[in-house]
Amino acid sequence: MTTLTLRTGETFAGKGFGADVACSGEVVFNTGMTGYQEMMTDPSYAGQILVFTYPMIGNYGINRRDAESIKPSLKGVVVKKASHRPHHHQAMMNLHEWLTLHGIPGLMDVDTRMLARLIRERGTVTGSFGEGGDILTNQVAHVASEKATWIPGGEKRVVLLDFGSKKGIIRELTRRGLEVIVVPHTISAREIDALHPDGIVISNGPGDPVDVSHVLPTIQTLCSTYPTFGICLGHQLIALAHGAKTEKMVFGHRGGNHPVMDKRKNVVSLSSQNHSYSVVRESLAQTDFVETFVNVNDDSVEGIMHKELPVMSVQFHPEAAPGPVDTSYLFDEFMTMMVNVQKRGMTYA
Ligand SMILES: NC(=O)CC[C@H](N)C(=O)O
Repeated sequence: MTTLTLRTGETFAGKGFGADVACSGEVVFNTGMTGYQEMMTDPSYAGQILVFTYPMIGNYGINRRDAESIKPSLKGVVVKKASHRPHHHQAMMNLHEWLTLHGIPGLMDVDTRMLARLIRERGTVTGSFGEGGDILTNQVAHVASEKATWIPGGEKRVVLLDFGSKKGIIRELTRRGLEVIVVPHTISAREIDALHPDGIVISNGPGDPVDVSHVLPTIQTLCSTYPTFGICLGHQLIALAHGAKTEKMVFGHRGGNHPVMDKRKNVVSLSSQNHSYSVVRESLAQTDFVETFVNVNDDSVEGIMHKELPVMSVQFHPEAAPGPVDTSYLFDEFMTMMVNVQKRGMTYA
């Protein structure tokens, strides 16, 4: 018997599986029905304990293709039922084996929907299971790359400022024939200039965006020089770099069916999401940004765009992985931004 204990005192007894180690972290829940491998390898979960509300996890196993990063950076997983006998032709191992391999503990036989309801009512809390385990701080430093990586491609070159990027973002860029240079988030704007990019993408990443405030001057310079597209943490950082504010949400958005309205088109799309923070609408008033997307469920800000410069960002995940691909058109918009700037001969900056 292993027990998940929340900082607020509630306990959830279950059975340990995966690695036999203790863990502590922020307890968050994802409501997606599929895509557990992508979720567990999304670097934005670094330091968190992930609760799956879908009742059976592991039924199609772990495969070679679905990882969003090389190794998981979350602290632990909590499931209702873990499938130990996956059934899929691509399955290489089961959930228990994979968690054990990566030193991550799991807890099963927990009423994860009850746990999710509690988190929804009380707000996100930290928790732990097993004896000991530290809460991770400075999460970006644990998952962001320290060296640049060059992914050769076509004519246009994108520099991806990496705070713990998902593979899906790189895939969507290379799929459009772009050359991608992934750079550490600590790089200077001058060093990026030396790479002669056609556009900049600012990645997703874990933790509070305010924790990486040291990059804001670089982001501001990049936005005033190149077509720029920010995703999730990247969106929050673009907002902060221009004087807007972010705040922690009560329990965040994690799942594959979050409806977002594109206010420019009056069209609602379903989106993949994984975040705890959001941009404060009122704080946008003093910036040169307008709101482009809004969450249909809770009215939170889901996207912004600069009034003049080719700079846009979204809180959700247009690269999906896991989740619906309905908003992948945003990568095409980013391509158009880069083409238009070249046509105009980089008249701004
Ligand atoms: N997926 C992300 O990039 C998450 C952004 C940020 N860490 C948040 O939780 O809000």
